[in-house]
Amino acid sequence: MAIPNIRIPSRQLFIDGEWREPVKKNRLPAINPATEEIFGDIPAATAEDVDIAVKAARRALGRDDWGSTTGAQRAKYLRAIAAKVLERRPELATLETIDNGKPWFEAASDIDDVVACFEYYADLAEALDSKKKTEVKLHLDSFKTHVFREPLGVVGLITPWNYPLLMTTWKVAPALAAGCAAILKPSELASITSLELGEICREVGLPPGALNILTGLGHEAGSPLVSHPDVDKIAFTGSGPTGVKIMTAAAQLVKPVTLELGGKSPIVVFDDIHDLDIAVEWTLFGCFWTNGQICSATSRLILQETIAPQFLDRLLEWTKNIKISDPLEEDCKLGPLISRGQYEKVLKFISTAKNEGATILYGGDRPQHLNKGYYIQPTVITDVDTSMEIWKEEVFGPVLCVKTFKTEEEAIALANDTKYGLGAAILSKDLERCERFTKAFQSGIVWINCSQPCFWQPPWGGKKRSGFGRELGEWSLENYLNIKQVTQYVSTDEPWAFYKSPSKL
Ligand SMILES: NC(=O)c1ccc[n+]([C@@H]2O[C@H](COP(=O)([O-])OP(=O)(O)OC[C@H]3O[C@@H](n4cnc5c(N)ncnc54)[C@H](O)[C@@H]3O)[C@@H](O)[C@H]2O)c1
Ligand SMILES: C[N+](C)(C)CCCC=O
Ligand code: NA
Repeated sequence: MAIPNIRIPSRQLFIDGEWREPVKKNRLPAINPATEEIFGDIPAATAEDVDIAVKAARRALGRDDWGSTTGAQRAKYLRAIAAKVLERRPELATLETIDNGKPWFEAASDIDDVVACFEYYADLAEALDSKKKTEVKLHLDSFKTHVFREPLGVVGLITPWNYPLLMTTWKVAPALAAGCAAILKPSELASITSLELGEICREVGLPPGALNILTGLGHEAGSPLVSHPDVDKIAFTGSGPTGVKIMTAAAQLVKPVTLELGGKSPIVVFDDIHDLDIAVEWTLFGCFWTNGQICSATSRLILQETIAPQFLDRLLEWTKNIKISDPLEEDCKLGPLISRGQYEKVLKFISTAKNEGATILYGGDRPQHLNKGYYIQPTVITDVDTSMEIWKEEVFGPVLCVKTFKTEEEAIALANDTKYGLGAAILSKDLERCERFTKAFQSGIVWINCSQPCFWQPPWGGKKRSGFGRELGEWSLENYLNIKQVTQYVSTDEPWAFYKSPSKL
């Protein structure tokens, strides 16, 4: 498919079903990381806009056109959104590539996931109608108890830049399916496609206030959303330090949060892999896909000593073969990092690893053929010690560090030697061993003989410092529902007889 030439839309904040200029009229530049050029701008919301949006969301919940909808009615909106996203697929993929730097074909595949996700939550919204009220059997006949699953209320959704529209969808689709009214705050580094979702909602006639989209900086737009007293919940995906700030601020109001944070996930490779090339490719994909900016990247390769030399030789051959180019080029496999800040941060991780005694086996610098853009070569680091920063900290760039092991016990200990717990992968022909590792991995996701494939039906999320709560599947719907217990006394002609009845004169 030819990559389309497109017009860059200029939008305002999406509040109460319409485009509104921010109260303070500020805008932020949108930067293309492949060229370092400003290609557009986005509105910068502040606390004043947050307050207007929260009021619009609360009104939506009180109005019949949103607050009294059935799941089946909401499903129609979700399917209409999916259809419009699909209609605009090539254009949205191009916008995402220009804004984020990921290869165009990855962006297009993310848009396919966005469509599938809206459709999937449309199905779950419909199914919710029959599960809205369920009876809980009691041991007494004099009472009847029902459990109602109702929308949680006004929810704040704060998302990162690495999968801009997809991370937005992972939150918006279930929140709307559940019947909540939402305020989305996408990352200031890649907000363009999330703003287009506003236009799509307007076109499909989503009731005003059901979804509001506030772009802007974290401390100016995100922070007031978290501490707003009329926001019932915050669902956050982003870095650990921001997660801590959000949890701390939300705690002041006893506001529930779900946190999808970072990781330093292991990939354990045994010498009994099915095929050397297949195992090498999964190892590369696990770390270098999406320009290495994946929360679940399996960025610690834990390799059985017996195959280490031949595995690493082959891995380098494959790595040299990765095409690094402008992400709009059709066969690009590695584009630039998101920003100058991220580029400098990743180079610093590499130089610290070198200073701490590790070996840069491949890469470690910007590719020589690209003198503009935030590009870094795919990098492989060996002679790594478990005390080194490169072993312990999330890089969020195309950097793979390698450690070898002799025994299964040693491999498990190395895999779990991290404060994070998002993903973990094992490559081995021995399925009983894979089973043992599945149990032993301290993570929310396990991949066997692969790394990274993600579908919308199973749950997604981590443990330890990778956060808590689950997105995707039915689990995500639960994030946006209030469980209400309703207990009725049915033996109304029988006194309760707890107090002594006063005599009737
Ligand atoms: N676990 C997952 O599913 C998952 C998915 C994607 C990204 N991530 C993680 O996200 C990180 C990269 O994303 P990022 O750089 O956009 O993260 P970030 O924490 O810098 O920003 C995430 C979002 O939080 C907002 N924000 C920043 N400060 C805030 C504050 N004080 N209050 C409220 N909101 C605030 C930002 O504007 C942005 O919208 C990585 O650590 C990565 O692992 C995790
Ligand atoms: C599963 N995906 C598509 C890699 C998205 C993961 C979100 C974290 O970066
Ligand atoms: Na950008």
